[in-house]
Amino acid sequence: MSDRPIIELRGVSKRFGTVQALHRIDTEIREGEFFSLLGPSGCGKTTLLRMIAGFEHPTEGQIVIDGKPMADIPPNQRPTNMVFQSYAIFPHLNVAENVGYGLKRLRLSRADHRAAVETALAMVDLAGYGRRAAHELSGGQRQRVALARALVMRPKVVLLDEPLSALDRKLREQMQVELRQLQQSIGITFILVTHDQEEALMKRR
Ligand SMILES: Nc1ncnc2c1ncn2[C@@H]1O[C@H](COP(=O)(O)OP(=O)(O)OP(=O)(O)O)[C@@H](O)[C@H]1O
Repeated sequence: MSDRPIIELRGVSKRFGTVQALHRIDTEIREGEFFSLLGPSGCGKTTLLRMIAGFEHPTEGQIVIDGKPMADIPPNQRPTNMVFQSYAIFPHLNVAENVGYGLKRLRLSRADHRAAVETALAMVDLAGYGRRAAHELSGGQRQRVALARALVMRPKVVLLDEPLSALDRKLREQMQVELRQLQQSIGITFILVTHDQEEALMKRR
């Protein structure tokens, strides 16, 4: 982990009508950090994550990503990528098609596209699974496909909104460790939203 901030929140507030979802948040998230947003339901975790993703805009304050104000970064150049709460993988596509889905808009050559998908699958320990149908995967494998789909875009920051909530307890505990190990080996900043204290505090192994 470096000392360089990759995300800076400067006095960030968000109001939805009369609801003050967030009030003057100031924090820095460093490059390579595993940053957990922990808190009870309704405290504004998802709202903050969605603002870092650029899906929502602060009512007040500023978000700086990799030294640039968010407002100055065109949406298709944001160095963030989100892994959604549900698996959000397409059951009618195979693993490689799922992982390569977002890449299509970059119009890479066939060889580059294939190589990028293979690299992302290898990062999540699913090398060789490209031709598997998505519905043939276990819960943990689906979760890793969802992560590979974010990683294939080579983001500087991966945003995870309760990524493990759909898994049963045993698998969730196993994936908590796996996620941490993956983040360590890949070295990209992860920002994770959770209401589970254990998940937020998961130890390095
Ligand atoms: N689009 C919206 N319009 C109006 N109010 C909203 C909107 N999105 C969120 N809120 C309100 O903002 C507050 C924070 O919501 P948010 O979803 O960020 O909480 P959370 O901490 O992620 O909760 P949970 O753990 O239940 O997902 C809540 O009071 C919520 O009702």
